[in-house]
Amino acid sequence: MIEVTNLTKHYVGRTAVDNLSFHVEPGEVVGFLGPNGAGKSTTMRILAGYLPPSEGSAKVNGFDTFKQSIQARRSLGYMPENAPLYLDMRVKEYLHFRGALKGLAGRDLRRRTGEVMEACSLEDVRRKIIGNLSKGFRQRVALADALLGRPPLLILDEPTNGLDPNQIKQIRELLFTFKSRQTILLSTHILSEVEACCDRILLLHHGKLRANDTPQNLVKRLRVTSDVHIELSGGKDHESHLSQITGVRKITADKSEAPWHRFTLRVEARADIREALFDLALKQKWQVRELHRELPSLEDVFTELTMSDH
Ligand SMILES: Nc1ncnc2c1ncn2[C@@H]1O[C@H](COP(=O)(O)OP(=O)(O)OP(=O)(O)O)[C@@H](O)[C@H]1O
Repeated sequence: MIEVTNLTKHYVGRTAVDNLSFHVEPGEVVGFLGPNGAGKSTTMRILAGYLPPSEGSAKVNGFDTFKQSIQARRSLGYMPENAPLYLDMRVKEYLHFRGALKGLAGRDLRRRTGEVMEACSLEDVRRKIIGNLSKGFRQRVALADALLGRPPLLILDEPTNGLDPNQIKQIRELLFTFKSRQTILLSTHILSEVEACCDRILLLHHGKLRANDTPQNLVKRLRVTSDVHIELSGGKDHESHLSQITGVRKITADKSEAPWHRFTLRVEARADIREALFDLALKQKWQVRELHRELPSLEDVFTELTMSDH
């Protein structure tokens, strides 16, 4: 559905996308991640036909987004960052107007406008002026616009940007209803959104692809350490006993209420020391009221892959 090959985009004095190659298969929901300025919006704009590449190519549904721009654009619905809308138009009027621009007409245009308003829960506000809507509703109007032409591919650039937690949840639930029906490329800074919705992650840094895998595999492959928390009472010299366990790199004493002691043990990535900890507690006659391991999260993956400058 998307084929990006050696794509490069130079702006004056800056390379925003640097020799980028990736594929998105039909039906996949792919999260496009990266720190600010990584080149996500630039790549999405090239895919949506808004910008020409400097080098390389991008194809959507088999059509080159620059050389066969009209056919490529018919295959996708694009929701740009901070979705620009005509604020003095009413919701239904706007969608009608946009549908006509996308080549819909007559009964089909009316039916499709109704369908996208229903899909995006806009029926109650269909007569409202867009400029008077909350940001969450405006994002839904932009999403409805992207859906109008029944495109097989949706390209969504930070669809939940600037929304409050309830609105984010609503948009996420909406996207979830599109899953399995639609191919989606979604850029976002909200990692829980990616974990909830995406089959695969493309992680961009300085315009280059840093990772291309499922969220689960990325977390598994991560080289960072994990933390084990234990809260215990009784005995003494806890830290020196704990440091004897194989795989423990660092011990931190956390705040706790007497007579309890709380420690965080940083351990090597693949080591699971929980059984050894349990055995130690039995041997030392410690009472234990908490013991749990905290695995690396997608946030740790993001940090590890994007903190360096290379
Ligand atoms: N029209 C432009 N002219 C010059 N430089 C630009 C232009 N658009 C983007 N850039 C620069 O290109 C780089 C990539 O920007 P881009 O907007 O693609 O990143 P992004 O990953 O989408 O970031 P964000 O998460 O902040 O939206 C940035 O350094 C940005 O300043």
